[in-house]
Order: sequence, then structure tokens, then C-alpha cells
Amino acid sequence: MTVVFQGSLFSGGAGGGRFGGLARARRTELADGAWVEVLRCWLPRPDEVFEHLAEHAPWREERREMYERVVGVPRLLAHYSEGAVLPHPLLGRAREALSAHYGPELGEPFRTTGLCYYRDGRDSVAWHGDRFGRGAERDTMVAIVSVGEPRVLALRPRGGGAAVVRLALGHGDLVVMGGSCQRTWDHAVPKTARAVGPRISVQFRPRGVA
Ligand SMILES: O=C(O)CCC(=O)C(=O)O
Ligand SMILES: [Fe+2]
Repeated sequence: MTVVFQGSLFSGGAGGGRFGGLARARRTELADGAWVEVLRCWLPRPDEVFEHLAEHAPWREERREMYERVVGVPRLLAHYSEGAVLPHPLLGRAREALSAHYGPELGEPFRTTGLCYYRDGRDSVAWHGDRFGRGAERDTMVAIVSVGEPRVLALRPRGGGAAVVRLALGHGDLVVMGGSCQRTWDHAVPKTARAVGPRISVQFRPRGVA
């Protein structure tokens, strides 16, 4: 796929090759035992990661049946199962660092990696929780690293209503959704009419969570 990308479009992101300490992530408690933690500019060399993923990840367009119609999913997807080699070494290191820090509380490491490519403001993900696997019954965590154009990750209690939390996730930022967040809250990346460039989100999840 051909990508028009200028690193200088984006600002922020840690330089060098080192990850900052995850202990600096700030936890915000939401209702019903859900929480989110955000750590800005956590991923080193986000320009390089964005360009590499845009060019080399095995992007696919998905189509899903909805209300008896087949519709295109408004974003590109790639998935790495447990044990698969990730497309950039910094992603492997990110996952290790996340497992080392959150593993004791999570009770297991992050094992799978999903990628979403939001080509522009028309791409989005609708309200949902990652409720396959342990997220349906028990507390879990989903860690997301964002590269590219900032987009909003919106959260609201499960069951509807307006967004309660709107996190603008920028280039190199980390967000971790934890506690009961996947079963008691929903999250979404809303469409935007603003002229926004591309964003790639990298989601790390424990085994079976989707
Ligand atoms: O793009 C994001 O940050 C969220 C993606 C997401 O919620 C998902 O793939 O389940
Ligand atoms: Fe999700």
C-alpha cells in the first residue's frame, strides 16, 4: 500500500530507543471498577513505527454482515496471534515492557496484537467492549499504543448515552483500559468531519481477549 506520510506532520513521541517508565502512567478510576491509564509519548521512534507498519503490516479490508447487508468495516486491520513475530522490533519490546509492568496485576502476559489503520476521519470503530474471552466475565486489560494523527478514544458506561471520557490519543501515546472496563464500559473511535491524516492503533491483549 502506498502511504503519504510526513513525519514532521506529527509532533511528540520519545526519541532514541528507550521506553519511559510505566510507573508514570496515571490511573483514572471510572465507575463500576473500570479504569484507564494514559502515558503520553511512551513509544520511542513513533515516526519510524508508523511508516513501517503502514508499509509492511498485512493490512486487510474486512466485510461484515450487518442487518442482513454486507458492509465494509471502516478501517484496515491486521492481527498477530500468540507467538507470531511482530512487524517491528519496538512492538515486541513494547509488549514485553507492558507485560513486565502490568503482568502481576493482570495475572498473565499480553499475548496477541491487533492493528487498526484509520485512513482518515471517515474511518472509525463503533461503540463496543472487547468482550470475547476473559473480558466477558472477569477483569482484564487492553493496552493500546497510538501512532500517527491524534484521534479520540471515547468511553461511556455500557448501555448507551453520550461519551463520558474522551481521550485524544496522540503520536506515541499509550492507553491501558483495565479492571471491568471491557464488560461495564464501551469504547469507540468516532468519525470526525475534521481533515485528519492517518492513525494506526496497536492493541495488546491477553490470550483469548478480543
Ligand atoms: O483504535 C483504537 O484505539 C481502538 C480499537 C479498538 O477498540 C479495538 O480494536 O477493539
Ligand atoms: Fe476495542
